[in-house]
Amino acid sequence: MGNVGFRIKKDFERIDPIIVKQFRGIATSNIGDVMGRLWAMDHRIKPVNHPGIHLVGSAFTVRTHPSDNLLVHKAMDLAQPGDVIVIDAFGDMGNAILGEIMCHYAKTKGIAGYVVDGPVRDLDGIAKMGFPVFSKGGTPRGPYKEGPGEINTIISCGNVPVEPGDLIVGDGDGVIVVPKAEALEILEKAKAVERQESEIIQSIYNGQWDRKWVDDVLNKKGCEILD
Ligand SMILES: O=C([O-])CC(=O)C(=O)O
Ligand SMILES: [Mg+2]
Repeated sequence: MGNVGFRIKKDFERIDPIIVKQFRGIATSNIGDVMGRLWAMDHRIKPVNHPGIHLVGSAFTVRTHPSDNLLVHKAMDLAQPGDVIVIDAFGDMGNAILGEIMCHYAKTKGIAGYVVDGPVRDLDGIAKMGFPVFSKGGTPRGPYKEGPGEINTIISCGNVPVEPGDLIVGDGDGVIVVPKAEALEILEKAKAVERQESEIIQSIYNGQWDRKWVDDVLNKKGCEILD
């Protein structure tokens, strides 16, 4: 891998699909909370189609020149079913990095979805597809197809580092990255948070939610409470 800035690594190690599958349905907020609240992408990267969409898969990374998608077209041919194509376009909003044709092709290949640090286009067409696309927004201005770029090197997407094979989870809140070496540990912790949160919600409706901790913190911090 000598040609820094214009190079392709075809494959990488993926997380066990049994672990990946178990992240489906777990809220990104709960996953983020068990990782120090530090692994969520920039809030502007949001689902462009429908807010109920849930994206889970292994990161297939692309770094591209902000106005170009040659390497994204190559990524679609190399990615495996279940991969999420995660694209570092430097957050630049000048040119769309992909559009509906690329979504139809990715869908037929079993690719799980796209995450783009930049804009996409053909939003109306993509909205009808039910194929998960997360981006910073849309523009009709199209991409060039010249390069340069890199496939499957470490990238930054929405201010978070992403390595090929890291776990990507996306929902209405945005996108979270789970480092692949810690995926099983994070899964167990996030499941525990899901259980705790549903217990809290149940206790609210039972009238039994213990609110004592609020006053405990206020007292500890020295807050003055006036009548
Ligand atoms: O021109 C492109 O490469 C992107 C695009 O609009 C599409 O995929 O429909
Ligand atoms: Mg198009």
